[in-house]
Amino acid sequence: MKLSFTKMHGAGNDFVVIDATRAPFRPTPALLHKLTDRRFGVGCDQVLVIEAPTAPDIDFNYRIFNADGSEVGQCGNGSRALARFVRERGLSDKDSIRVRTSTSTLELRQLPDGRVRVNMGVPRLAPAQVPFTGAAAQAPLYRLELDGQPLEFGAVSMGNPHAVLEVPDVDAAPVGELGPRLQRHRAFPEQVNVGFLQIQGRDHVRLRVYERGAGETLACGSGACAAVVAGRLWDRLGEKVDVEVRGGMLTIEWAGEGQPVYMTGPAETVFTGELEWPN
Ligand SMILES: N[C@H](CCC[C@H](N)C(=O)O)C(=O)O
Repeated sequence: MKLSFTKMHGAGNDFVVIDATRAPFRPTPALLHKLTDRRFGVGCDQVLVIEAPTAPDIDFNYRIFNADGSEVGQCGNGSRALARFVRERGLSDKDSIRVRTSTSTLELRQLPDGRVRVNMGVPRLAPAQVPFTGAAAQAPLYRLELDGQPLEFGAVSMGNPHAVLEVPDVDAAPVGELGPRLQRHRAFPEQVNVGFLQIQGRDHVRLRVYERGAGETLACGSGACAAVVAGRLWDRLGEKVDVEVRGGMLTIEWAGEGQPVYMTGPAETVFTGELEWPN
């Protein structure tokens, strides 16, 4: 069979996008590997599958698969790419659409300057919602021992789990060493995305994220949201924060507990392609 796909990215976090609005797409582990592997396949951080809505107040459903094939319920950068995709393919002419994943309902708005603004929903802060089962020292700053090393971090769910560690310099942060070890720590029963946050002011931070199921990416939209939520809970950040990531800049807004987080940033189509794949 011929499988059409679109290669996209949001601030360097890259995606293979499949239009399954007219015919179901059931990705097997082998096909997901072909789509995500950067040597033996197309290559991406996540595969996004756009589906027809399953509820009257929803425009599209969408499924998210990490590079390791795991299916998850949130992808901030991917949501912006989805908004661009449906517009470019004429699947919707609305400026604002509502989409549903397995864990979240999101509102995506096309802005006149070409960026996309996403209502990422209300962050979930209780440890059980992250989920995080470690000894919660004093929320919103948690502690655990990792190979004898005491770690302090914030823990936030944006519909997917995030741990946020403050570091003095993201460029020198032990992302490759500490990221995978914390990602798989037993205190995170669903594993965790690990953010390394450098606070430069109340309205500007730098962030690197070691993502669950993908490793370090050039940007993590839900990770940027989680980092600003954690920073605000530590009373270190204002309501509107520019988050500098390796692939570009995201703007995150959060008015405080019980309020939704808004993320604004770019989305680009790189190319479309076709893949021959046995039925
Ligand atoms: N690795 C994440 C999914 C992708 C999130 C990220 N690409 C974003 O933009 O939010 C997880 O396993 O929860």
